[in-house]
Parts: sequence; structure tokens; C-alpha cells
Amino acid sequence: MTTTGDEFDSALALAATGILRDFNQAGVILAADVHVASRLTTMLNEANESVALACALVARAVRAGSICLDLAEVRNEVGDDGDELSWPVLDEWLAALAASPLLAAPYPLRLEDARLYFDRYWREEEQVELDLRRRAAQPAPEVADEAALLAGLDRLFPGSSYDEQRTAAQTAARQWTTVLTGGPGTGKTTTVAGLLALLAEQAEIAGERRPWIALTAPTGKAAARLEEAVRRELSDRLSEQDTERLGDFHARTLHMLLGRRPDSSTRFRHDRENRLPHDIIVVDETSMVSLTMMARLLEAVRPEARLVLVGDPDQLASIEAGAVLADLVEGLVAGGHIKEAELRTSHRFGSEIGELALAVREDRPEDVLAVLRSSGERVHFVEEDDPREALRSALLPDVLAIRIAAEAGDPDAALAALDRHRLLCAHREGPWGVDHWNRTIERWITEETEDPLWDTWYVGRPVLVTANDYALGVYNGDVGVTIRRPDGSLRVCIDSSRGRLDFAPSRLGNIETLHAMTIHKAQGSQATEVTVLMPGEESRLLTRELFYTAVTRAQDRLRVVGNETSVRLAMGRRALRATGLRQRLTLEQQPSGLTLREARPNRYGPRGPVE
Ligand SMILES: Nc1ncnc2c1ncn2[C@@H]1O[C@H](COP(=O)(O)OP(=O)(O)OP(=O)(O)O)[C@@H](O)[C@H]1O
Repeated sequence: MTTTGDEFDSALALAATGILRDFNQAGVILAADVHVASRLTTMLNEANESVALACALVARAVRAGSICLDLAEVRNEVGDDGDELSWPVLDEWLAALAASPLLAAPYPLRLEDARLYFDRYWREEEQVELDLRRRAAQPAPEVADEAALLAGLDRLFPGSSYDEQRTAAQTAARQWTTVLTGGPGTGKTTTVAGLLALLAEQAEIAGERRPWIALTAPTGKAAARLEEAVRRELSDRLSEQDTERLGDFHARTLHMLLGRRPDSSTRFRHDRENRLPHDIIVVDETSMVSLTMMARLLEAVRPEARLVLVGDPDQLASIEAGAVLADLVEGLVAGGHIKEAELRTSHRFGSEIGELALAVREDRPEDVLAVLRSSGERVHFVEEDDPREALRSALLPDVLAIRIAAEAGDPDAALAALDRHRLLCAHREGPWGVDHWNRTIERWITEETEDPLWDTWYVGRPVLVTANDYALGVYNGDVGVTIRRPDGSLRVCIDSSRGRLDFAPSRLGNIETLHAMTIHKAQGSQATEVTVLMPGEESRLLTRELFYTAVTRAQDRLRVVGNETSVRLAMGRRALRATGLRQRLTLEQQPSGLTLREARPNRYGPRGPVE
């Protein structure tokens, strides 16, 4: 137990007493968790310490991206830090909770089997479940002409190399909701483009108007990539007639599609009362969608609109709470609500990166190490104790290329150089973190150019936008470079989903230097070459999902800096989040006429009224 008497440690809640103090001092819960628990228990006159502890642990779980606290699992999950603590016995803990005023009106907490929720997430999870069940319970969409559908599938997905995609498109054509999954380069976008053409043809045969299509993704970068890939597919592979039928379309972020409201950051213009007008809605990079955003999207989709959720469930989950895509894959398919549409064969890499990604995904550590050490052209494993020199020679040419183009006032060349190489770290801070490597690379630039970078804004500074700025039209995840103009002034050129924009540096508020970026932030984007710094062995972020996400950011070449131990540790650990959506979706269908909440008894106590 790491008991510390440091009264200046901000993680310690000085006012905590009893069991909360013990858990806080052991480092299991933070001061913020203690405050949440103290407020709730004081407000509702709850004196039971185990209930207060449960509140603090829910707050802790949500901080780590979970939707709820699994009371049956939390002891295991805390690991060694919890060894000397007195944990409540599960049945007694659950009984204390069931009897607590915190689980009665106004229901700050909700209990679902052994899962404890804050009310907001419980409601969102329930809403997502109900909306998905309702969509799945409708009669399947009608096929206007069965023979034309089969002929269309053969035309759009010809030959045996398109077998998987043809089957996936056929499945999607026959259901309202489809979860289309696959790793990088498995042909998800190709399938989407073909499916859209197929549905447009069916609409034409049925004498309906051209379907109104929405392409969307959680970030601007991912939305732009989706639009570009679908357009490329249409122009390279599909006939003029198929392309014509689709008309024009643009991809937008989910926030933009749902319509931002100036008075709320969690509510949108389109909701249950004002549904989206589209007939087909395709969401790419669904693994990055949080539970809250999925709830907002599902309530806004018309029941008779098709929803195609595309993504890779093996990637890291959303930055905000939830693991929606993984839950949907398991819950919707296992619950018998929809048929699976899974793509497994990679068509892009055909090389070591694809092999490596598959071995990581399929949990084959020996194969992972074999590919890393195979000395192939595309994958390189840097196993040195001090990798700085290796990194310097790998990274500096591209960093200097950005700077030379920026000095010449050439944004195209600077942005192209920026997209050539990404240095990815697990953490923001520490010796393997983004901040450290941003500073190190800036020092290398100074050494190389003999030009000290005194100012925050310097020529060639690559930047990452970290928050949406609707007024400027730049979005979280957009990247840019600082360019010198002929008159000597600096401008920041941003490659936004709306095209190239440029600003005076002082106008940009939420910006970070982008010589290095976190793997979490790199989700939804790719670079020609990627260098991954494996975090230290003690890092809690070192998981298979983190490693897989990092590896799959590389289009052409990948360099992994680490050692065998870090690779094995990453492979052995999962970034699991506690959620209840897959359990909810796999429960048996309820008898008609009852709402789900009435129909399902709770083993551990009342659920509260149906609202
Ligand atoms: N059946 C196929 N046979 C040969 N090549 C294919 C096939 N399907 C797709 N491709 C090609 O493979 C590449 C990847 O396809 P696509 O972009 O559709 O995959 P993806 O799963 O959307 O990739 P990512 O999500 O990684 O961007 C493209 O160049 C595409 O033209």
C-alpha cells in the first residue's frame, strides 16, 4: 500500500475519513472521487461507508472511460494497490446499495445486476438499447427487385476477391442497422461505396427519389478521409450510371450532422422531435464514438432510415466514456438482432504491416515478435536501450523538410511533409511522452539549423487542433503547419475538412505542437510512415488495443521502438471498459406490451419507476 503523508499531494482528500481515506491513501481513488462520494452521501443522508465507497469507485470508473462500475470485478481490476484494504463483501455491498436512498428517487445512482451507474449513463445506455431494439424489431426493408439486387451485387463486387464484401453488402441491404467491421484495408469503404450504389439502384427501380445520403465520422479528419475514399472508389471502379445515381454528397463530423446548438454541448438540433432527413447514414470510425454521441445519433435517425456503422472494434475505444462499437458487435449480433457483416481479408498492405496487425488482433505474440524482427522493408523494430540516435536519424529529415517548405512559404509541400511521418507516444508526459519528444525534436531543429526557436510560434511548427472552433471552422484533430509569407509574417495553414484554411497564429486557441502525438489522438488518421514509442513497462496504458491502434496508423512503413518485454506486456493486457450495453442487448426479447424496465426484475433491488 502506498501510504503517503504528503499533505500537498493534490490526489489526497484531506477531509476524507474511514474507508474513503484508506482507499484514497492507497491511491485507488483520487480526491475528486472522494468529493463526489461525500457530496452524494451528505445530500441524501447516507451513512453507510460501503455505499460511499461504491460512489467513489463509480466516479473512478467513469474517469477511466467505463460507463459503470462492475462491483463483482472491481477488486480484481484494482490489483495490488487494493491488497491491504478492507473490501466490502459483494452480497452485503449490493444489499447496502439496494437499501440506499441513493438508489431511490431522484436516483443519482442506478443498479443493474452488479453494475452500478450514475443516472446519466444508465439512461443513455438504456436509450441506446431501446432504440436499437426498436429498429431491429421493424419488418426488414423491402427489396424492390430481388433479381436486380443479386445482379447489382455481382456487378459491384465482381469475382472471388470481393466475396466477403459482396456478402457484407447483401447482409446490409436487407437490414435497417448494419455494423460493418474490419481491420485496416479490409475494404470497408469499398463495401460502403458499392452498398450505396446498390441501394440507389433499388430506389430507382421502386420509383422512389434518389436516396439522401449522410457520410459522417467523429472527427473532421476521419470524415474527410471517408469522403475522399468513397469518391475515389466511385471514380476508379464504379460505372458512370452507378455514380450518377448517387448524386453529390459530402462527409461531415457527427457534431455537424446532428447540428450544434449554441445553448448545449450535449444536445443537438436534430433529436427525436426533429429527426435527420437522410435515408442512409454511414458512420465511419465508429470505435471513436462515445456512448453519449451514439445515444444522440440514434434518437435522431428516422426509424425508416438505414444506419451503417463502420469501424474496427479492436481499436482503442472512444476518448469519452464507452466502448460502443465492441458492445454493438457482440450485443446486436449475439442478441440475434442483426446479422454480422465482417471483413477479414486485408487488401492494402499484403505485407508485414497487415500481418503484424492481424497477429496483434488475434493475440499471437510470437508471430508479432517474428514480424517485428523479420528485417522486412516495411516494419522495423528498434530494440536499443538508448534509441535517441536512431530516432534522430529517422525523424529529422521529415521534420526539416516541413521547415524548408514552411520557410519557402509553400503550404502544400509543408503539409505533405507533415503527413509523411508521425511519431506516436502512449503518454503526454514523462520520458516516453509527447511533451518530452516535442521539446527534443525542437532542440534537434535548433542544433541542425543553428536557429534557436525562441518563440512558441516558429516557422515550420506543426500543430494539432485540440478542440472544435465553429467560428473559425477548424475541428479537433485537424492538423496544420506554420508558414512564413513573403512579407515575413507567419500564418498557420490548417488542412481542415472544409479545405485549406489559414490564420494568424494568435487567432488559434486550442493548439498543440505536433512533432509527436498521442496514440489516442491519432485514432481516425493515418500517415505514410509511423514511429511508435512503446511506453515504459509500468504504464497502465500499455495494452493490446493501444498497440493495435498505433500499428494500424501506418500506411506504408512502421517503426516500433521498444523491447520484447514491452511488446509481450502490451499483448497480454486488455483495455477493458465496464459497460452494460452488450449484456442488455443479449437479454431475451421482452414480451410485447411491457417496457423493458418493468419486465426485467433486478436481482438486487428495485429499479425505480418507468419514466
Ligand atoms: N476485393 C478487393 N480486391 C482487391 N483490392 C481491393 C478489394 N477491396 C478493396 N481493395 C483495395 O484495397 C484498398 C483498401 O480498401 P478500402 O479503402 O475499402 O479499405 P478500408 O477497410 O476502408 O481501409 P481503412 O479503413 O484502413 O481506410 C483500396 O486500395 C481498395 O481499392
